[in-house]
Amino acid sequence: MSFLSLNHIEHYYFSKQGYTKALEDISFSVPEGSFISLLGPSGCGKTTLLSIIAGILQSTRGEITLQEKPLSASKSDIGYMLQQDYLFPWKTILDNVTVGPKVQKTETRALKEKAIQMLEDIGLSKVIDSYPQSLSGGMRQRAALVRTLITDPKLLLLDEPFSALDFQTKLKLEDLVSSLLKDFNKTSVLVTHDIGEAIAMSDKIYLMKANPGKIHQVFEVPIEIRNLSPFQARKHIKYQQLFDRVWEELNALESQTAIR
Ligand SMILES: Nc1ncnc2c1ncn2[C@@H]1O[C@H](COP(=O)(O)OP(=O)(O)OP(=O)(O)O)[C@@H](O)[C@H]1O
Repeated sequence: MSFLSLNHIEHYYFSKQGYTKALEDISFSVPEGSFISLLGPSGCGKTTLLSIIAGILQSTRGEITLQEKPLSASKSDIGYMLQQDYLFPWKTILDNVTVGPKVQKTETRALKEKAIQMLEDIGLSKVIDSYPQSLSGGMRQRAALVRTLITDPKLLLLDEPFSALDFQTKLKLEDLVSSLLKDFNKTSVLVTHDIGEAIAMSDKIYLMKANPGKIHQVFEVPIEIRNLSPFQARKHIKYQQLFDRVWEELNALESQTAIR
């Protein structure tokens, strides 16, 4: 059974000046518990596609199913991790991570205890009652991750969640996120500009091309890399080989985009 399924997704943006065909005939399936990345040159439609999967944008054509049901029936099963953490500055870290259940009036004592446990597990025990502005960028993103996972979403959408962090923090967070998602058997879709990150974290990479946005090539990440943490994966010879292949393809696509 396919967990997430995209069937012939097509999307147009209309304006007074005319229209842009942003996506053309995108179809793929994501098995439960797997991690895929969308990679591609600027303007190839990564954000548009992620917004459609998130249910924020309605595609012009095609359909998406989550566990065989139309996506519209499953919006609450989707969690997000974005480049900006969107933590509320006036709320403590604990209140920030439980804000979703609180708003939905589903917060229980057990859920609060789970939040505290998760914050402790992720190394934030000392800042549970602190406010976001006293935390580093990496700590804030860890809190944002707990906020995302606390509601136990079936599908996680990650939109460049590490791109605003310094390189060392980014590597540490990649490891942490990857191990947590594996532990919880989450299904995830990552949008990234970073080839290394895509290889180190994914089972499969969908390389997109622009004008109109479509899937250009699919790269399977070798099993030897998938069994390693992202940090360890980066040292593997197969990582370097795949990096070179993806780099060449992406470079070719970017020069095509630049010529237009
Ligand atoms: N609101 C909009 N109205 C009109 N055209 C849009 C809109 N949003 C995106 N587009 C166009 O749709 C195409 C895909 O854009 P999208 O932002 O999805 O690409 P992207 O791959 O996420 O780009 P980037 O990597 O630069 O963020 C581009 O040609 C873009 O100009």
